[in-house]
Amino acid sequence: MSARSSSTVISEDTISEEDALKIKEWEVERLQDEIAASQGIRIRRRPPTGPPLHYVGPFEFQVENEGNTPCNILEEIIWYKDKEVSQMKERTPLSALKKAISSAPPARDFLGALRRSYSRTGLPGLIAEVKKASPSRGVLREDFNPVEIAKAYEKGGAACLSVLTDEKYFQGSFENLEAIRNAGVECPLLCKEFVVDAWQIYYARIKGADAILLIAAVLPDLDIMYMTKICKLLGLTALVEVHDEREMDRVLGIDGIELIGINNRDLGTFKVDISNTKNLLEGERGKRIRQEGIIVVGESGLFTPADVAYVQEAGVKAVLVGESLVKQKDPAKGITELFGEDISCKGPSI
Ligand SMILES: O=P(O)(O)OC[C@@H](O)[C@@H](O)c1c[nH]c2ccccc12
Repeated sequence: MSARSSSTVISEDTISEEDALKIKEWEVERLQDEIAASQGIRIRRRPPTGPPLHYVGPFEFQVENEGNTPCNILEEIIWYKDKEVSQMKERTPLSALKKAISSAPPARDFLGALRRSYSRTGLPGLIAEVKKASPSRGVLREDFNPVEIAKAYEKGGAACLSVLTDEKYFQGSFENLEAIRNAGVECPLLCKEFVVDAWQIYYARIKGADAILLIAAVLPDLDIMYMTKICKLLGLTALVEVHDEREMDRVLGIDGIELIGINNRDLGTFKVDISNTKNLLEGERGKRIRQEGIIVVGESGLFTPADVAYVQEAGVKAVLVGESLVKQKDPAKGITELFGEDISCKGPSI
């Protein structure tokens, strides 16, 4: 904390318009943080800047470095993403994206593909993830060819694919998403991003996404509502990800949610526990999900047919799998091993 005394006494009329705007912005940010905190969200969207200099009157106190260190890896990722997106928005404003959207390839039916796969195989529809690295596991595959991996997944019977687009922490890219889309892969594609701004949804659509991830640990209810509406408008499926009871209850309180992912990994601590899927689907919550026809995806930490059977038993109709498949020399065979049977269209159907 630093304190500097100012020789001038700040009165209303010495505050410039620019300062007044900064003060307003700061107040709005604080209000947003308060709303998020009231919903149990611990992740702050950006590092706290402290009050603008002139806010505090004759003695200028500015908080430095207080709370300016991210509380965990998810918060670190979100703060970086916030800066990254601001820069991208400066280069390509939303108005330009809106114009480009009419020439984007039409969106494919992500939910339909999951449902069809489930009824064809009797097993959870597979969303296979094109994932080179992660902050918790490091590089998963050195010889990483996203298009080859995507084609192998499709051949092995994946219903949909998930493509990580975050560069800094997951070594993914939007080029990968575009390349997979342009290589003739027919599975609908999930853009696996850390969405903090609706701008990213338009951008993902232009790059060929059919679905996008929205993380409840990051986004307050109003943002989820607003962003799922934008997704519908653009023909994208929103996969809304939760990790605990509180997030699940918040998301179940929002109208129009069709697809919920239960992440078995805590994005703050990296701890993985597949019984999380079971716990969140028990009792009233599970009943409500069934009544409303919401499809649930079991996400992360699935390695064996027993893991898949366990989350299916808990009530999921889809699974999202990265590590255990991407590490296989032949990811198509990896799918057969993961399910304990050949789920490709050529395989024995039940
Ligand atoms: O590699 P795994 O353990 O099979 O997990 C895949 C996927 O669930 C995981 O990558 C994931 C789930 N939610 C996320 C949010 C952001 C980044 C990554 C993720």
